[in-house]
Amino acid sequence: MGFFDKIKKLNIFSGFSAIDDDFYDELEETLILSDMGMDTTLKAVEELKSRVKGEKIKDEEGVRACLRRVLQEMLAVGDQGLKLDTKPSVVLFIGVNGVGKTTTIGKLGASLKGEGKKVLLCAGDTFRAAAAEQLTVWAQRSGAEIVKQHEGADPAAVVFDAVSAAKARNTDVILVDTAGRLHNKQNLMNELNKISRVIDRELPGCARETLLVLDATTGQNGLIQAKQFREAAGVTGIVLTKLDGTAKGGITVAIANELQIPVKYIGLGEGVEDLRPFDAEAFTEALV
Ligand SMILES: Nc1nc2c(ncn2[C@@H]2O[C@H](COP(=O)(O)OP(=O)(O)OP(=O)(O)O)[C@@H](O)[C@H]2O)c(=O)[nH]1
Repeated sequence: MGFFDKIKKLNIFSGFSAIDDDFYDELEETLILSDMGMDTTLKAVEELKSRVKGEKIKDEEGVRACLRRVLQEMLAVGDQGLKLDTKPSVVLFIGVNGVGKTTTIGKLGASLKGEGKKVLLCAGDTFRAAAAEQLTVWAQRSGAEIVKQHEGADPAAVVFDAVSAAKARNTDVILVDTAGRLHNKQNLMNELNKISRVIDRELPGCARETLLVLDATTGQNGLIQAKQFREAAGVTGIVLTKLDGTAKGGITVAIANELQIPVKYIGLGEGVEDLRPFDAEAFTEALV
């Protein structure tokens, strides 16, 4: 069953009989169960109540449409597309172990290749030898090029190599895998700052995104992680992976509302086709 079918099964309006306190209580409970989190749920339900009253909405369809609008507005916190308008442009990926960074880079690389772009993968996660190997497999699969060094190399040095290669080869987009770990916030900041300095120096004014990859199945823990990352790195967008493994799509709204960072992509499986640009309208249609 696909993610959208799963969240439809949440059946948010199953207990609907009238617009009364019981209805709002049940709605609150369902939204919290969908991983929307307490703060975001209360905010959404308060807003819904006030609009239902103000707009004199009386029927179920009207309430549904109103809730969809409320959630869509909460999801609209910035540019949902990727800014890749310089040649080359750079996308950095950060996130804790196992959330799906490498897989996401592979999928996005393949999709950009499909748009006719020249893509270079940069194996900046030098902490784990297997990370570069895994990225090499994705490069072969997607037809992207790859720049890597030995295990333990300085990630900023790998980025320098990747930028030089991109300039020489007329590359459109560099996708940088990073170790991006949070063992220690200072280490992460130092690593990312060093990478940023290389990019600033070698590619002044280039379009740059920093995407934080989060595993949707970790729910509210993912949100806590995200807050720490947001403090350590200038995150421009979220990729929410493994949504195929959960019906708890409410986490998407919690992330947008609490972090004020747009969800740009969602991961719906392990295959190369399973990365989708996040579509707030389709999402709220399915949820409500
Ligand atoms: N079901 C599902 N699995 C996914 C998705 N994205 C990634 N995975 C799987 O999650 C696992 C971890 O993915 P990786 O890409 O290796 O994660 P990573 O963040 O690069 O991990 P490290 O290299 O250890 O930092 C792999 O088995 C992936 O196939 C997704 O959207 N859905």
